[in-house]
Parts: sequence; C-alpha cells; structure tokens
Amino acid sequence: MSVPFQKYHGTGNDFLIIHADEYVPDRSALAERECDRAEGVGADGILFLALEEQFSPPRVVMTLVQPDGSTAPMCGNGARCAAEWAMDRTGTESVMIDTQSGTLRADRTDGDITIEMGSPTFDPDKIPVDADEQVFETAIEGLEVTVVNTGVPHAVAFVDDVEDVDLEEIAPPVRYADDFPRGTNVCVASPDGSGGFDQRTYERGVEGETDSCGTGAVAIAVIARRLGHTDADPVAVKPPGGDLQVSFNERGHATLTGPVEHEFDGEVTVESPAEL
Ligand SMILES: N[C@@H](CCC[C@H](N)C(=O)O)C(=O)O
Repeated sequence: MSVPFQKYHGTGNDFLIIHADEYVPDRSALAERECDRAEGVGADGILFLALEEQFSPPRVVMTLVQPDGSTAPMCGNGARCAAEWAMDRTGTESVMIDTQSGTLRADRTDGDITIEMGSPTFDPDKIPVDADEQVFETAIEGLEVTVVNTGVPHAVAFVDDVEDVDLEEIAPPVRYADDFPRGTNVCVASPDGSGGFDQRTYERGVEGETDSCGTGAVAIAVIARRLGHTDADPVAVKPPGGDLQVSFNERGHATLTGPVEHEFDGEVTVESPAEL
C-alpha cells in the first residue's frame, strides 16, 4: 500500500511531509529508504505532522525522522516547512508548532516564514557536552569550536572562508567526539563583510552536508554576537541553499526567517497490515 506525501524545502533543506494520521508502521525504515537520494525520493528527512485545526492559531505536532532513522528534537527549516504546510491547509498566516524542544509560533510575512527558536543555551548539561563550563573557542578534534544548543547541539567554528573548508574531512571527528554524548551538528561560518555570515553545516542524522540548517544559522548568529563578531540585528546567514535572517527579541529569544517552497507531491510505499 502507499501513503501520500508533499515535498517542501526551506532554503534547500528538503523534507517529505506525511500526515501523522497515515498508516506508517515503521517510520525509521521509511525515512532510511525514501531519504536516500539514489534509491528513494531523496530528502534530508521526513516530517510527520499532526494538524489540530480546532485551535486558534492552528497547532501542528511535528516529528522529524532523519535519513539514518533517528528522530531529532528540533529542526528550524523543518519547522518553517511544517508551518507553510499547515498554513496552506488552514488558510491562516500563523500556526503553533509543537516540537520535542518546545512549542514555537510561526508567522507568514511577505511570503517568508518566521519561526520562534526559543532561547539558545550554552549550559554544558543542556547541550549536552561533557565539560565543566561553557565551551567557547575550544579545540575539539583539532577544530576550534564554540558549542551551543539551539534546539539541537551545534559546534561552530569561524573560519576565513567556508569555501576553503573540506567539511566532509573535518566535521565527522567533531560530530562523533566523545565530548558529545548524543553527537553534534558541526557548522563553519565566515564573515560576509557586512555583518552577516556564510554558513556550511554537517548534520547529525543526515551524516553529511546539507544545503541549509536553520538551528545552525541561529547557532552561528548567537555565537557571533557573543564573541563580538557582529552586532547586526537581524544577522544575515547564508547557507548554500538561500538566505536566512536571525533576529533576537528583548528576552534573548531568537527568530529565524526565510523562504519555503512546495516542490511536488507523490506517494511512497509502506507495508500493508497483512504483510506485518
Ligand atoms: N536541518 C535542521 C536540523 C535537523 C536536526 C539535526 N540534524 C540534528 O540531528 O540535530 C535545521 O534546519 O535546524
């Protein structure tokens, strides 16, 4: 049997979206198969979304299953795609997204989706990173990184030019370092000359570089401000797949803004109950 999906991307970070009501007995197996860009549809993850239209604004319960079958507690671009998907179905311009790392409000303004990203934390226990104090500009596996949790963990290194970095070479040792009991995403960032940053990210769960990472963009912006690399607000962050803006409100909460595209729809095969 098959279930319908919709394919969305946020600045190149792409997802199959499947309604949580659909019968999918093994979500991890489906993600491992269909996220594969050679053998499946190809994506950075599957978003399983439950839509609760009785609330105002409507609510969406979001679960991201990644290409390696793991689930991630938060995904900035995934949440922006989930918001657009829900807005398309409900005719609203605002929704609430329930994630494992908190409930976030999303709004559509001038065609872009802005999502609240909560309060980034440098607390080692909450990242988690095996350290007695906050990790700023510290060598881990030969890379000087600052470590933050923006819904998921990120180790961020500032470099002269992200294009000169061999990310597939330098990121995996940090991603799997013993310092990170649950692993980490790894970002490199370089100044763009006008207060913003170019971004590249190696993602946990994808186990490779993605065209964009929203929690990574927020990590770069919040660390850049803390280290005095910029005082811009919003901070422009440019991953390979498009342009993102990170802002901060008076409570230190970050917001992430950028475009979302609905690419196409299709169907994927799942086991029927009789086959189980
Ligand atoms: N691409 C996402 C982050 C998804 C989660 C990450 N791979 C992890 O396992 O921590 C984003 O846009 O934030």
